[in-house]
Amino acid sequence: MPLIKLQNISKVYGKNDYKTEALKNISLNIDKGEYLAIMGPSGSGKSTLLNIIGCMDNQTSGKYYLKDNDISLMNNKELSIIRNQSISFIFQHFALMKDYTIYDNVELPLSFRKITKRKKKGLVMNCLKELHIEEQYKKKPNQLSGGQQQRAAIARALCSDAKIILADEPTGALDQKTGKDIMNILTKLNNQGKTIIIITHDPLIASYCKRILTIKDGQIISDIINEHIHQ
Ligand SMILES: Nc1ncnc2c1ncn2[C@@H]1O[C@H](COP(=O)(O)OP(=O)(O)OP(=O)(O)O)[C@@H](O)[C@H]1O
Repeated sequence: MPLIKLQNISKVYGKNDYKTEALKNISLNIDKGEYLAIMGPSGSGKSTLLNIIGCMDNQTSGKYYLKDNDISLMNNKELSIIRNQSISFIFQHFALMKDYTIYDNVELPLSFRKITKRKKKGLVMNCLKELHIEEQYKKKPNQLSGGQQQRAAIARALCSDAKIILADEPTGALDQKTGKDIMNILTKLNNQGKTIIIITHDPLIASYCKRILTIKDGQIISDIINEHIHQ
């Protein structure tokens, strides 16, 4: 069974005259360890698809299985447990808590874990070191560059130990060089076994991924293995 299995997923927003069919009968399998780009024009349904995969939104019809679990049969508590354990999001604008230090932001996913403060500190500092931002740990997000803020967001994802990383335009707010740095980090995490799914408009960003899915008008129009992976 694949890690992520979507079967005939449709998503309709609104009603009657205001109805938008954002996803139409999408079927898709994603295995553990995949590195997938989702491309497609604006409004084609990319974020809707990612939000369903991330259990942040429900499909209107169809079945979604995450690690063999039928998501539609889960209650809110079960859903939040599986989401917190399995999935980490990275966003274009980083989504760091602006009044928290970088250290506190990265520690957030550990809030509900029953581990000692000392062990938490070790984990957080290791994640910050891995992303080369340990010296920034006392600062607030707005004291960091965009690239450093995205590194902090990735450190937070690492700290959660989620096996699936979902990234919605993770380099969209960064210059090209910093965007490449971020992609090299994501590639390294994929090589370490994380399953990574990235929404991007940018073919250069998609070129880092091993598989490229293109959607248009809520439907998959191509699903290819990338023969020219960016090294
Ligand atoms: N909450 C919502 N209510 C109503 N319609 C929505 C909602 N969210 C998305 N849509 C519509 O669903 C369609 C797909 O939107 P979605 O955000 O998934 O596209 P996208 O490919 O991610 O676009 P972009 O690249 O511009 O971010 C669009 O027509 C959009 O207007």
